[in-house]
Amino acid sequence: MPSRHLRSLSPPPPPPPPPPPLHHHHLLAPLLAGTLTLFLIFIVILVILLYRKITRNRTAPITKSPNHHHQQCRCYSYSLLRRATSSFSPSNRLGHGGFGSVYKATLPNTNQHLAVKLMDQNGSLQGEREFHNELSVASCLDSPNIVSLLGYSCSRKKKLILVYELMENRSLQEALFDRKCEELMNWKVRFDIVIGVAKGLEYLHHFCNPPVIHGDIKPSNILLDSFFNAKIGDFGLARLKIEESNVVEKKEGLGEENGSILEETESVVSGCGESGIIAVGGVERSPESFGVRVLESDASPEMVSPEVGVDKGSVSEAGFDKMSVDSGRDLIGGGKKGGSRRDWWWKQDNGGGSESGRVKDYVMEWIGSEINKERRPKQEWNVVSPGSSDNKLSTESLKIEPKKHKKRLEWWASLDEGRMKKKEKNRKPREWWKEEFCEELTKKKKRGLSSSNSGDLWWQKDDDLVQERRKKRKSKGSIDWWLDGFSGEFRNGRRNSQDWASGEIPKSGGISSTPSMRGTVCYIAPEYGGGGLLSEKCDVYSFGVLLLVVVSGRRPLQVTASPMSEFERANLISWARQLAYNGKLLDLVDPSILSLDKDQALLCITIGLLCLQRSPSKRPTMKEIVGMLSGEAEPPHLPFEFSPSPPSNFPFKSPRKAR
Ligand SMILES: Nc1ncnc2c1ncn2[C@@H]1O[C@H](COP(=O)(O)OP(=O)(O)OP(=O)(O)O)[C@@H](O)[C@H]1O
Repeated sequence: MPSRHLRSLSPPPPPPPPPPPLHHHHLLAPLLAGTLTLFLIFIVILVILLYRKITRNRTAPITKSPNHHHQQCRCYSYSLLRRATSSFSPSNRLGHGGFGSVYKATLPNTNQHLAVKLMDQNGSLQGEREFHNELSVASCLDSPNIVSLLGYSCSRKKKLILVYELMENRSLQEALFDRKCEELMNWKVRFDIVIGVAKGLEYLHHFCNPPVIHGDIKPSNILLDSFFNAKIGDFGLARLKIEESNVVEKKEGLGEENGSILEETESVVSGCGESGIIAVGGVERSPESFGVRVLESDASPEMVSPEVGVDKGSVSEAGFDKMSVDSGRDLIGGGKKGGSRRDWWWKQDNGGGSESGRVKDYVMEWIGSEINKERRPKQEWNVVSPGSSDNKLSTESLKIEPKKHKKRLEWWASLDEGRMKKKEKNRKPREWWKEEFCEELTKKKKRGLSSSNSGDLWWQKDDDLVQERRKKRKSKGSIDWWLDGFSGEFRNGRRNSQDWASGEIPKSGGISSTPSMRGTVCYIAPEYGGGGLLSEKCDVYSFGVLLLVVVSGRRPLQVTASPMSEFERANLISWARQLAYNGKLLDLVDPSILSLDKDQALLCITIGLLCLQRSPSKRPTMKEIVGMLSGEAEPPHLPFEFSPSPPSNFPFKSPRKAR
């Protein structure tokens, strides 16, 4: 009761304070903004994840070949490479090729030395194409006889860069002809180089799956390390070989014996997008999808190029096999896009117009420039001044009327003295060559001087096949005749800026009036020169030329000093064939070589001639060549067409016995 009383007396509890008035309109805006931001972040993350998933799926290999040990191919940032080469300073420049310069780079943190190839970007697709091709093929190769491609950079500014292991002694071309390295005067070093190149090609042809055809074997693509070990580099023109049954039909249709029932196919088609994405068959692909494994886990942040969008720590792997299978189907198997790309390549190989006309123009120009170049040094051309004994000698050996010869020599001398008339100054090399040289030789040929000069003027008869061909084409101009003298070696190529300067034979690439051509003049196999099928036997042919070059220490076409007295040796291949007819193969050997092993030298020349046979099927495989060079297989016999008369085998011993 009391408690009830007390309760009734106590004042009623105060009503709870009214909630503060809600200003909804103030909170709504930040709330909405927050939700929207969160939603946008969520969408962005989702898009990134989806993109990465798609990219990964796209680059996943269909099959993994156990034969391929994919090496690490890194994506370097442009700024790192710029720093490592001191802003691509000329003092770090190792050399210059048809598509750009190569620089020595030293990585700031590790002091690791690299060779960095900065591709020229003159708006030409060719350089870009070589970049992608090299990236897709070379990144999957792993052999002690192949230059390692360590990485690349493909920035927004479209600077395309390839990063290689540094080869301290640079190219065989430079070491042999420019720097004339003392080490190369030792026969053993030269023989080891030959074996190294042979093993590199054996690896490409027989141990790669699918096989790789290099397509441009020549001394400037053979690089030498600090111990003069040879490695094959520059896979810009390389092709993967894919088996295709329809190619057999095509080959039969052509009626051409090519030594292979397989057709190669280029692995990549060009087009590098803004973000380093490459367009293939209408689908954009990142550089790392071209058979490149981008392994960034141990890369420093600056090594990762932000432009290519590769996440640190992620590994994206693309199969060499997938790439080749994909490209093979695309290119060969029809489909609209594939078909058009195939056409594109076909056009690239065959050119649109008259091939022979353009090659002829080009060859004329090149020969003319070579001779122009050679006649500049005063000491050489003044030696053959009118009335001198040398002049007499040249006149006699060539049976040129002294009056005419004198006229020409005076003209040459006037050029040397800087008294070139305006008309002659403006005369193009081609015109010079045609007027002063080719026509003269053609006249000589017509007069049939070969009988009286059988030993000296061998170039008027060359070999029987050439003779046959000549008979078939009676109405040819002088350059045609001269080209025949080159037995098909001079059918394909383009000018390379460096080659022009160095006297090296021009190759596909660089400044060119014949943009569709591939390979290097004099090194390219005759069956491929006209836009035919590329097979391993094309590499074998080029290896044959390289063998003769290494043994003789001469360029395949060397127009030096007086072109008249040297002319019979100017074409190395024809000269080697001629020496074989006469049973004097050892005359080909470089006289400056020390400690010559004659048996090995004869072996090399004989293998070289085997490789240079016109029929690709008659040429040995690289496996057989390695066997012969290493002494594991029986030494070869000289091909019948080069046998001396009466035929006899050269008396070199088997390397097996020699050792
Ligand atoms: N990995 C390397 N290490 C050292 N020097 C190199 C390396 N790669 C290339 N070089 C040098 O750079 C020069 C140019 O090389 P590059 O491959 O660009 O052109 P090339 O093969 O001479 O000509 P092209 O590309 O037209 O065939 C070579 O001759 C060589 O001296």
